[in-house]
Amino acid sequence: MQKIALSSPAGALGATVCPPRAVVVMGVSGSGKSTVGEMLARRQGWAFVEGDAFHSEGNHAKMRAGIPLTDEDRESWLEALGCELARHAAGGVVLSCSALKRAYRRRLRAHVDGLAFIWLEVGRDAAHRRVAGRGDRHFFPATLIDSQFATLEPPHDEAGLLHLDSERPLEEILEHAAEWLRRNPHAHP
Ligand SMILES: Nc1ncnc2c1ncn2[C@@H]1O[C@H](COP(=O)(O)OP(=O)(O)OP(=O)(O)O)[C@@H](O)[C@H]1O
Ligand SMILES: O=C(O)[C@H](O)[C@@H](O)[C@H](O)[C@H](O)CO
Repeated sequence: MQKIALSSPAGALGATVCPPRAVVVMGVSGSGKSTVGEMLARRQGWAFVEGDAFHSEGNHAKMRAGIPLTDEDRESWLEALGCELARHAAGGVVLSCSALKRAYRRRLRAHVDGLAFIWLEVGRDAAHRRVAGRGDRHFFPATLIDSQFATLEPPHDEAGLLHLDSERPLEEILEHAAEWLRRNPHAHP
């Protein structure tokens, strides 16, 4: 596993802490990960990695059929995403990834020190409305929304986290995210 450090340890040799250059936009389906992630990457001039593009054909088929993924289904997917983060981190990268469980986030963090997470929290009704509104344009069915909420372990007390209300206007979300990345308020390991 390739692991790279993004930040200098605070205080070491009097070095200043660099802003994180790798961030995961996380949340349940319909929270706006892809939309916000892509726009944020463009704004930062960073690479954008669409997590859904790394699901196996088997995972896609399961979701399309309305069957929730298991921990096992997500294992190699998360590993591939961790490698993508590490590959792009030097130049800056935004990844859109549900990252629903604490263990999944730990797995991604293992690839990049100081990895930041932006959690887009969305209400169940809004998630349903948004996903149903995408219709056949997207493989993920609205019937899976409840399982996404059942699986989500909210990252409240985790390091390097920005928690945003996904039902605010996109421009406001982007503004907050960019400002947070600039200030780097969280403690790096
Ligand atoms: N802040 C927002 N305000 C209004 N609509 C939004 C907002 N964020 C996202 N949307 C809309 O919600 C829908 C779902 O967004 P998006 O596909 O980015 O979510 P997602 O979390 O990536 O979902 P999935 O994981 O299922 O791919 C899209 O139609 C998008 O335009
Ligand atoms: O962990 C998961 O269950 C999956 O990543 C889902 O979140 C979907 O891929 C996504 O929501 C559809 O775009």
